[in-house]
Amino acid sequence: MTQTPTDVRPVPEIRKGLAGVVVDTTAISKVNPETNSLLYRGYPVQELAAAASVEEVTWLLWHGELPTASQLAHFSDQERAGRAMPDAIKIVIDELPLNAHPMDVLRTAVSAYGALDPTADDSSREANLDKAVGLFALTPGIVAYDQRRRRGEGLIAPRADLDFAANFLWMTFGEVPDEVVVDAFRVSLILYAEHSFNASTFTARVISSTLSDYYSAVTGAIGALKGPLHGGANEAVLHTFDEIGFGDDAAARAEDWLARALAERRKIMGFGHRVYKNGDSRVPTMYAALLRLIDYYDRPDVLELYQGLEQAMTRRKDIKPNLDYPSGPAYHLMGFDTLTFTPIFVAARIAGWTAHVLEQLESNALIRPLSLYQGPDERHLLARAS
Ligand SMILES: CC(=O)SCCNC(=O)CCNC(=O)[C@H](O)C(C)(C)COP(=O)(O)OP(=O)(O)OC[C@H]1O[C@@H](n2cnc3c(N)ncnc32)[C@H](O)[C@@H]1OP(=O)(O)O
Ligand SMILES: O=C([O-])CC(=O)C(=O)O
Repeated sequence: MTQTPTDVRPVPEIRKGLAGVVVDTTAISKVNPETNSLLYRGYPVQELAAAASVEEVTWLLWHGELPTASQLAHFSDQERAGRAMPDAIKIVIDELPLNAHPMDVLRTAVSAYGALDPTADDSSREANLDKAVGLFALTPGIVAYDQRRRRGEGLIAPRADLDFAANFLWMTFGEVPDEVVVDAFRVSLILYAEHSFNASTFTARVISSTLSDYYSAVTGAIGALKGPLHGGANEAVLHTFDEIGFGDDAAARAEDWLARALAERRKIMGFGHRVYKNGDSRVPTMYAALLRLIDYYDRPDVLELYQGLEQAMTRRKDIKPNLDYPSGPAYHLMGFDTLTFTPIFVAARIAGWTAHVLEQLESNALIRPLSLYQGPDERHLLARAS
């Protein structure tokens, strides 16, 4: 057989999963695995988690600077005005079965909300920011209502006297918990808000790169976040804890459970990370918040299980926890259903997704990589006939 010029071309290097591939620049966040640090627009995330509100961090991610007092007041007014659930969205949610996964409900509600927006296809920066404020304001209500309806409870109206984090809890539980709980929740939302070119953010950027609309980008990102290798891991951590079981001797049972799970070649949810190989920069801050919750709810058994599995994982695989590991039990202690954990992640990550959609559109290039064909050689239908 004669060799065509293509046969002698060097085989291109393939990086499965785009691991280690730098595809673009960003000014939104810097994930630094060498120093185990994470900066949002230059600010260490730990400093923001200690002193900023979710609204301030969201503004920072979208605009590049922290808001002035009047910018924050204006943004908060807009956000508080957009919290109530439109009737049309409630009707869509009510049509969905109670056993639909909350991520599917949220994805459907966001898509429906986009279809109801007559300006959906206006992708100017101003229009996209307006849409982002609307979705950021509405999402907690969708997440809260979906959990409530599964519990046989009704929709709760938002409270304009509460900030984003406290109102989220109010709309979910019909009461505002003590400050220690609200604060742990606020910390988790800030830590979840942004993480550079992770799979869901990259999905949003791919969709935006075709000049599709903002809601399509967020709807696609929700789909990407659902998977247990990404955001779905916070839910999966609680499934693991339930399999092991809370209560006495949790550490010993965690050790046995891990030995079996690894023998079955299972991935242990809440451990490992594509970028951080020596620990997730956000875990110490979320772990500290979890410790405060464990103390507040008087649940030392949760700590024993948490530490038992982490220590066993260190001994056997030397793989460190990611943010989903402390967040899962934190949301469990707060009283959220396990299935609600990943939708909470969505409510926080809308901040980051939006910032990336805006950045992508500022200097857009269609995202379209190549592949190396390995299917059959060229063949022809005529060969079948003869
Ligand atoms: C907020 C977030 O989205 S953070 C991520 C949340 N996801 C999870 O917690 C799911 C569990 N973790 C994982 O599946 C992985 O660590 C990922 C997907 C996060 C990262 O994966 P990658 O960067 O592709 O790492 P990769 O899969 O190559 O792992 C390297 C080795 O460590 C092992 N490993 C990595 N994470 C885990 C884990 N959680 N449990 C068991 N083994 C693991 C892999 O099996 C692989 O071993 P091998 O070389 O013997 O095959
Ligand atoms: O960065 C990633 O690959 C996953 C992610 O979104 C995060 O850790 O917050």
